Amino acid sequence: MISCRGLRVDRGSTPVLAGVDLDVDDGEWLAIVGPNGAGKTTLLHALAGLIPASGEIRVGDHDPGRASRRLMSRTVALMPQRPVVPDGVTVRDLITLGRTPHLPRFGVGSADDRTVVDDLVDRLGLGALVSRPATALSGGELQRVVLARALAQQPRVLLLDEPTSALDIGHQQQVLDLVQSLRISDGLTVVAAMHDLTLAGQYGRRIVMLDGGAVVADGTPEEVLTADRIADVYGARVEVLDRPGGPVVLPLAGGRP
Ligand SMILES: Nc1ncnc2c1ncn2[C@@H]1O[C@H](COP(=O)(O)OP(=O)(O)OP(=O)(O)O)[C@@H](O)[C@H]1O
Repeated sequence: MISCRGLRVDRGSTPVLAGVDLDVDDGEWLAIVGPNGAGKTTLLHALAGLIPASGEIRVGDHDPGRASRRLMSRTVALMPQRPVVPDGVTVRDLITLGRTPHLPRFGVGSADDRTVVDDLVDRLGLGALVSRPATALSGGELQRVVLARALAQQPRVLLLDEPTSALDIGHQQQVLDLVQSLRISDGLTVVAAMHDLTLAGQYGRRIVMLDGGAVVADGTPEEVLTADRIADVYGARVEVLDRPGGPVVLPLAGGRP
């Protein structure tokens, strides 16, 4: 579903992604991890065709740098790390914006479009919020609304940029379980940048670790999430516990004086 060879993104004279090779199968959940500034958001934006990138990039049947915005929006949906919310729109309006790539040009939404939105409102427990101004939501409420907007696009590929950073532990599981169920039922391909390494390994059965714009590890959670690698790449002290659902990464506090 996704194939990149030598994907490179420069910001000024600095390479932010320096030749990334990546393949993601149809229906796979790939977790992207790596320290701040490693290039995770840049990679997702390049896959969505939002920024210029060089190298060979295919997403679905398209080159994100050349395909039309409308075509890319029917193939790929991005849940951004920092959503921009226009003034004066309700939660329902914001989610409905996700239907735009499916509407006829200059057309209005059909009953089917409303059904898609209603279903997502229901599945994400957003019923009490639909009439609220989207600018008046808490960070976690907005994160769920923005996921609903991305899912309303009914994409083949869902790119998630820190999808649970503002969510409490219950909503983290609700949101990730919903995405998992859509992956299994509809064959959705998921690429999720995540800082929580335990969640990354529980949902992504494959993890790519970036550092300094390059892939430094690619494999199963058990292969990638070792205490030594996390110490090397993140400079973090952790203990990794082997558990049936995937490795659990526990941060260890430094010694007390
Ligand atoms: N528009 C820009 N101009 C210059 N540098 C940029 C720009 N956007 C990103 N960068 C730099 O590119 C590098 C990678 O940024 P990116 O946002 O992809 O990292 P990330 O892995 O998603 O980080 P984080 O975990 O902090 O969200 C960073 O050093 C960042 O400062």
